[in-house]
Amino acid sequence: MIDKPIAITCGDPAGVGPEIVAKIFKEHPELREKVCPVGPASWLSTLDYAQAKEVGEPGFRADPGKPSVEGAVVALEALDEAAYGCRQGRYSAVVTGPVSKAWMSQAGGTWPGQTEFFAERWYGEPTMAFAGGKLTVVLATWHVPLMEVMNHLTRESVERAVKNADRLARKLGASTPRIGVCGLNPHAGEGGLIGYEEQGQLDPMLDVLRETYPGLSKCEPGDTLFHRQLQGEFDVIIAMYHDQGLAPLKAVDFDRAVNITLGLPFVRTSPDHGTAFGIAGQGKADAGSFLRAIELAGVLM
Ligand SMILES: N[C@H](C(=O)O)[C@H](O)COP(=O)(O)O
Repeated sequence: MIDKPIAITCGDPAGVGPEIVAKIFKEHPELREKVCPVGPASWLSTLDYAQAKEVGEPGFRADPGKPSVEGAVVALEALDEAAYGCRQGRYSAVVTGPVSKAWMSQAGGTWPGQTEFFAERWYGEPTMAFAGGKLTVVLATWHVPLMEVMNHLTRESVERAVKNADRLARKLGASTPRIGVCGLNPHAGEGGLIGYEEQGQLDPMLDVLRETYPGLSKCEPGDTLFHRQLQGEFDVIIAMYHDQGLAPLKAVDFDRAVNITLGLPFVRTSPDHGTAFGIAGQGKADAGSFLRAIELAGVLM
């Protein structure tokens, strides 16, 4: 029995999260002493887990594939319990089940994602990252409109991305992390022909950071950098914006990748898939990413 279990939130109770967790617990009884499921009583009773935390109205019962505001409220309460429980010292980390951002907003959630929720609850500046498959990717910006990306690529945010990329790569086994950085523009600006952000702002920042992180590249063309990681040239890639990093990641690692929130006082991981309401309750959902999210939370703590 470890001191503090990892909280596992149910996610949207009408999505695939609850059935995936049930499947994992059945197939991996060794997790029993390491994790604490957080969700509605009707779900917890099916898990037969001594260590569990009930949230929501006692009579709540989800209808798989049929999301509701009541279900989104339960998902929010599970997140609240997990975040608060970490701060109280009851949980060591959190693995979150998939939620619907649209339904969460109908239930009063104001965050673009769970990453921002935990940043608010744990008072920190997060970095979004993905690992667990063939690619390891850190995002310098994520839920911001493309037109505003450059405004968010400040000295502070770029340094935060580099620092967390270095930490992640070390936790995953690299002793001197080789960090590849995508340029913002096609061909990383092509020497100024296709944009000046690399020459004018980003490369000078990276030159300073390289004194602390010797394996840090300059801005490299984003269209080939992920291929170069697959060839073994880099331990981790920093993408400048959401789709630059997540399009290649989801092309090669869709069922394996784990979403990781770095830089906060506690580790939070999540499977990198959504609620999949269309197949919820049918036993079709793949449990690989969720299981890897639980395993990675243990590695990254
Ligand atoms: N940006 C992620 C993705 O596209 O996979 C995901 O939406 C993150 O959501 P959370 O902040 O809820 O982890």
